[in-house]
Order: sequence, then C-alpha cells, then structure tokens
Amino acid sequence: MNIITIDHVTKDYGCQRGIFNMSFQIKQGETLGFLGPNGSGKTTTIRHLMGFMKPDSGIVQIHGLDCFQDAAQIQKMVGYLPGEMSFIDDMTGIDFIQLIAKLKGMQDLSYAYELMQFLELDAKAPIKRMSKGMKQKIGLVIVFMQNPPILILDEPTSGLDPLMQLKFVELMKQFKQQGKTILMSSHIFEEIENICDRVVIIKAGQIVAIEDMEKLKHNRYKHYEIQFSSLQEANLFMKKYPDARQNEYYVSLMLQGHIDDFIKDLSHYKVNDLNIRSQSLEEIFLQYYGE
Ligand SMILES: Nc1ncnc2c1ncn2[C@@H]1O[C@H](COP(=O)(O)OP(=O)(O)OP(=O)(O)O)[C@@H](O)[C@H]1O
Repeated sequence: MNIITIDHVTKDYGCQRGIFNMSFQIKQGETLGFLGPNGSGKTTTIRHLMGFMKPDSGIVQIHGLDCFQDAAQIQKMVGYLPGEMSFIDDMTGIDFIQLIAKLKGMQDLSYAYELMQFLELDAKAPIKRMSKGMKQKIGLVIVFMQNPPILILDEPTSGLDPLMQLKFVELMKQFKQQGKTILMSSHIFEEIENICDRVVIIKAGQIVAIEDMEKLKHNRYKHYEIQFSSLQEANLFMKKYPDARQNEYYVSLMLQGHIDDFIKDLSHYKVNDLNIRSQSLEEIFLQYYGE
C-alpha cells in the first residue's frame, strides 16, 4: 500500500527553478532516499508533503489525504525534520524540548531522555550557545520522541560528526524494523546505501532515476587494478581487454556486474597483485549527472 504519493507535481518558481512533473510513491514500511545537489528541489518537494505549499499542478497525498487541504491531519502523523530548524534561542535545549512536548500533548518524556542519552546530547545549555550539531540533535530528539508512523527528514545528519552519523543510521534501522515509512534527503551516500530500500535521484527539479538500492549495488561498476608478473603478460591481457588502461605491467579497468567470470579469466595470466574497489554511490550519482 502506498503511504506517500507524489503524482505529476509541478511547482514552477520561474527561471527554471522549482519541481517539474515529479512522480514517485513510498510504500508502507519503505525507506526512500532523496538525492540531489543543492537547489535541485528536495526541500520544495518535502514542503509540499508537509502541506506548506500548494502545487501548481499534480497530486500530493499522504494516506490518501491531500497534503495541502488536510495539512493539520497530515502534520499529526508525520515526524518532520526541516533542513533548518527555528529555535527560541534564549531557552535551554531541555526547556525547548519540554515546551514542544507540552504543545504536542505528550505526558511521558522518558523516550526523549533515552534519545538524548543515545545521541550524547547535553541539552542543559542555552540554545544560542549550542553548535550546529547540538541543535541538529535537538531537532532529531523532537521528531523522534513523538514516535510517529511516518518520518520525513530533510538532511537529517547535517552538522553531525561521523560517530553520530553512525548512531543515526542505527536509530533509522530500529525505525525500519518498527515498520515506519521514511523519506530522507541526504548528501551522504553511505548513509543512503545503509538505510534506504530505494533512491530517487533528482536534478534541476526533475527525477533522473528511481532505483532499487539492491539493484543499484548489484549494477555498480568494479574497479580492478592488476599488477602482472611481466610486460608480456600485461600485453597479452590488453589484447582481450582493449578498453583497459596500461602502464607497463600495471593495468586498470572498470567492469560491471559479477566478478566471478572475470576472476576465472584472470587466472589464465600470471598476476602479482590485484586490487578491487566498488564504485561508490557518489560515483554512481555523478554518472547519472553525466559529470
Ligand atoms: N520560495 C521560492 N521562491 C523562488 N524560488 C525558490 C523558492 N524556494 C526555492 N526556490 C528555488 O527553487 C530551487 C529548488 O530549491 P530547493 O530548496 O527545493 O532545493 P534543495 O534541493 O532542497 O536544495 P538544498 O540542498 O540547497 O537545500 C532552487 O533554485 C531555489 O533557489
């Protein structure tokens, strides 16, 4: 069952800015990664889902409700982390969290404290003295403490250090196991790779690819660096793989798919050393942009 539906949505700001004829769906319990460079339309799409904007054309629905008309209902079932959060700077982190909990009618804050401990957040300081990372943690605590069935997260790890990014991945895996439906935008490819079931890649407001993460991983190129035992062996190899690059008895080449056939073939040559590296998602991403 589709929980989130974006169907032929256009929001034209003029000068080729905005989102254009965008369509994708997110199923119950699915985690979708939303990838695109700065200004490609991620936040615009997310703001439509939260009912902050009305599309020029097309349908934006969550649970069959129109995101703009039924924004109040939508916002109750969605945990939303904006790209840039607004705070009351004079408050301490803990006071701010408690205030939001009160506004949301939450009685029990035990999960919020658990999250603060897990994210190693000391929220006693005034927000105006907090780093970007600490503020981001407050945002995450506020979104997650409400335990909503749907999470929409705009660049959730921005400002977090690598250790915290790993902790974030751990949290997201727990939420996945709980069956939450998740949309997250990110620039960190390993994160998308580790968490998401599918990925939507956008550029200049248009979708350039919607890929199953497993398929994407399977289809990625592998980069081989081979050191042959002699120039003669390397030359022999080059006859069979003319697209490879040769530097004396060092050869490098990129191949897609299973490595099994290639390794079997390579066993016919005298090889001194072999390095294999998978194409990173970042490289795959650049491939889609033709850069
Ligand atoms: N209210 C607006 N009025 C006019 N143009 C806008 C408005 N909001 C966004 N834009 C433009 O629309 C394009 C998409 O912006 P958007 O913020 O959705 O991109 P993004 O992918 O979220 O970028 P980032 O990663 O930098 O947050 C950009 O060119 C931006 O300048």
